[in-house]
Amino acid sequence: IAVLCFPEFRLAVVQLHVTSVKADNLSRARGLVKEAAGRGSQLVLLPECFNSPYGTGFFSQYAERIPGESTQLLSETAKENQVYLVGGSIPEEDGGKLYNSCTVFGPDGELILKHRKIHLFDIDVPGKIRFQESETLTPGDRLSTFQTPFCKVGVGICYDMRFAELAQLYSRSGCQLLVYPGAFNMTTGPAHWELLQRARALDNQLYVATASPARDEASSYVAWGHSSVVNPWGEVISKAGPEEAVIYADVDLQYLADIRQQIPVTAQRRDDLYAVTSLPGAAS
Ligand SMILES: O=C(O)CCC(=O)C(=O)O
Repeated sequence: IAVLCFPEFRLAVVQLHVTSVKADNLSRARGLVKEAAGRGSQLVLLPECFNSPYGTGFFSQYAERIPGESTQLLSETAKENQVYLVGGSIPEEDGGKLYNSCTVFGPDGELILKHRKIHLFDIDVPGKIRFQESETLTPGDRLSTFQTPFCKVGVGICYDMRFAELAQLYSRSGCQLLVYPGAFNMTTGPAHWELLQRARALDNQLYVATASPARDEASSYVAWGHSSVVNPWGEVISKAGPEEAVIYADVDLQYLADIRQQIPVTAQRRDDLYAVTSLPGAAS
């Protein structure tokens, strides 16, 4: 029996310019995914809150059930272009509660995963930024991974990236790529956005990809932009500026295996001294 092996595949990140017009966000997302697929991408990533402006005042107005208008479009777009589509996130309404939810569709258009952001973005940096997602959102309670013919992928949304344990659990479950749709801001963006991605990639010796909305100085929440892909050596191999763009990276799983062999921290971990474990009910 021939064993199919895909040591390399192309990833695209769509840094969409998100506006207050949902239909416009959806149609431009569709067009940019098509562009990415046309350039050979097999997995495409959209930003956090790609169908709605980001802000607690917008979530209920733009929220949808899943399935709904936006996820129907994602399903069709994945199928039309024969790609794995990580649909950024949308405000989801379910049972009277709101979630920040990422859906993933396969090349056949089937929904293969829904990740509800598990760490809500509640911070207060005096004089800079106060944001309380928990004023309107409910956190998810499950870890989220999915399989592709290329590799296993772990999913987090934005603030989820600050939690090293989540990335470590994904890595230990066999993920070789972590994707984080995110919308950092003009305070934490320059300080932490790239550092966190490189940290998660280096800690776990895997690829990390992030997708931000493009920066819009006129919006109430100004996203940092700079969607990126980082390799298992901790290097940024692809990075957008602040404006709308599609960026590309070739994920090389042989390179990942080489790094893990050269610096074998995984095998050197002292499991007899410490452990990071998920608890019953948390697994995807
Ligand atoms: O962690 C941060 O600094 C930003 C997080 C964020 O914007 C989010 O979770 O949506």
